[in-house]
Amino acid sequence: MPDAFRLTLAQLDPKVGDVSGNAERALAAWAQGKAEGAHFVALPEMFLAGYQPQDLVLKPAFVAACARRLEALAEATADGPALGIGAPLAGLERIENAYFILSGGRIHAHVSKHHLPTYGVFDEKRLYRSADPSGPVQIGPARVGIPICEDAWFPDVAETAAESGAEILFVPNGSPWERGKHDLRMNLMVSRVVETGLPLIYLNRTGGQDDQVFDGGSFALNVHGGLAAQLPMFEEAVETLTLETGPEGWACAPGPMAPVPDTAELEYKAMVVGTRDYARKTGFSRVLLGLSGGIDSAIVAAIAADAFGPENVRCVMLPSRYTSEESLHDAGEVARNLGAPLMTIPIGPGVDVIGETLAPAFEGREPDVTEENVQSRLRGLYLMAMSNKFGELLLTTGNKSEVAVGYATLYGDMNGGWNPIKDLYKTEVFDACRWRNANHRPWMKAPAGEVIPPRVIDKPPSAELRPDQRDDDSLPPYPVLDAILRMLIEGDAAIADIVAAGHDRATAERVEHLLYIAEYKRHQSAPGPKLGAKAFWLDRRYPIASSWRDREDA
Ligand SMILES: Nc1ncnc2c1ncn2[C@@H]1O[C@H](COP(=O)(O)OP(=O)(O)OC[C@H]2O[C@@H]([n+]3cccc(C(=O)O)c3)[C@H](O)[C@@H]2O)[C@@H](O)[C@H]1O
Ligand SMILES: Nc1ncnc2c1ncn2[C@@H]1O[C@H](COP(=O)(O)OP(=O)(O)OP(=O)(O)O)[C@@H](O)[C@H]1O
Ligand SMILES: NC(=O)CC[C@H](N)C(=O)O
Repeated sequence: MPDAFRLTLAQLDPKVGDVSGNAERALAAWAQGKAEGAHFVALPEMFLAGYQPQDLVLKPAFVAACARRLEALAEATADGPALGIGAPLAGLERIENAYFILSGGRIHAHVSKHHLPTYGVFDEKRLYRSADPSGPVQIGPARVGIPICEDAWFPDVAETAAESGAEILFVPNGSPWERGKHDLRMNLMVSRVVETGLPLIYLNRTGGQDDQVFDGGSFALNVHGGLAAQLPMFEEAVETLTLETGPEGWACAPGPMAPVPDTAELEYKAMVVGTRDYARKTGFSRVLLGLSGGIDSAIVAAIAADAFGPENVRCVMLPSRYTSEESLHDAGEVARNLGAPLMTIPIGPGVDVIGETLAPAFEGREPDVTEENVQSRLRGLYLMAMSNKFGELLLTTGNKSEVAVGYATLYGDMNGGWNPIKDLYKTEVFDACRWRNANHRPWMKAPAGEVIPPRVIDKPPSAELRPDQRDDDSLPPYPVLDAILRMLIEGDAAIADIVAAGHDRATAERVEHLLYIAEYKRHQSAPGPKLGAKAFWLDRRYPIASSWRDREDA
């Protein structure tokens, strides 16, 4: 009879700061693992604190609360499998990002992270001390090497564990999703397996935390890189895997094989999960938005209806004298298709009163963008009044192209607590609408079918703040704008590179200017889910007052 090592993977969603709640979730997973005969029940990186805790771990009271809970968890799990859980470890001078193995009523062992990610959304060198790579920990019948997340992105920590006798690699993670991330992780983990000749179990958390959306997607790899188990993407799961000894050491028996959807589906799900969890974790179960009949508010309404159920999404049409019949009709159709309630609040009377009130002050001045912005601001005011009165979270609807160039009114349509499409370029908004119209999944709470009418997708985008206004009066056509923005933002390209790619120099320089000048707006903008490698906020940190422009004479 070969030896067996039973490992329960708790792919769960912790809440940052909810130390007692996270401990309860860990205990419930441990009880399930115990009932399933596990030797080891494992939770992800920093699960007890919630990930990322950011500067919370610099508060001694928070770290002490984690330590107390850890002791209590050790006592509560004395009689059964070992429990693995990530938590901060108070050191002599600096804390460590640690992973604890609780067994027999005490802290049996811990390992601390060596490679501290300090790029993109991560800032771990600012928070933690880097520990030396550790040897394996004996857990039940197996010696387990434990590289923590970033530690498994380089060969050295896994190599140290293997050289000092590890038989299995177990990698607890707090790895946020972005496009292409699943393949990237899989390739890196296969490299660790090939280098060490050991099987590897990868465990990641799920759920949204501010701008970051964690996809879970945990998996098991056998030696030679064969996939033995795949847990679902963006869903919680608690699964017990069995490893058995054989001629090549431990091997994971075939486990669950959840499908890994394509990028279009993962992207839409990240927006739904990020929106749902941001609201839930900040105390909202209902949301509202201004529904204009345009494409941006339509996709936001669909995401919200899929996240909260259409009955919990208040859509508000706020027509002005420039609002077309078509927009009124299209807004109605979107709300009807989704099954969401729609109300109408005309802004005309308020705009007139504001105009009359400001008339003496503005005497001798021609109407300009000021009057356009008053309309957007009045909508923002009415929507925030609704949010206050009904306790509904206001969703703001600016796509990444608009957020990039500041094509939105401060304290107007920028009002709102969360922006589901903040990291989706306008050209990607079209794709997301078409994808949602053609696809439906059980996790979507709104109806299937063509919820966004083709006319909403096909008409030329307009802010309708003056007669016959079109976005491309003020901005380059979106395919051109997005191509230049992608080169500037995701590609960090020089103007010369953009020109070499075939774009007009003056247009490239103007877009670059708009991007830099809009930094002040982004600093006052709502958060939204990160979908790509360079989401605005933590991935890209630029000065507000800055004169840099990429010119030949700079
Ligand atoms: N560096 C800085 N730091 C802090 N504050 C700064 C600032 N520079 C200007 N400001 C302030 O910001 C003000 C200008 O910003 P803001 O009032 O927003 O106005 P502004 O950016 O001039 O105009 C808004 C633009 O967005 C367009 N828009 C509006 C609404 C919806 C849509 C859409 O299609 O979705 C498009 C609209 O057509 C117009 O082109 C200044 O008057 C000043 O008060
Ligand atoms: N008539 C309106 N009724 C309700 N909300 C509106 C109205 N006009 C604008 N808004 C709100 O302000 C946001 C900015 O809309 P605007 O029409 O100015 O530009 P947009 O970026 O093209 O958005 P959309 O594609 O949703 O129209 C809208 O997404 C919507 O939330
Ligand atoms: N928690 C971490 O160490 C995260 C960094 C890691 N490279 C990831 O994104 O997967």
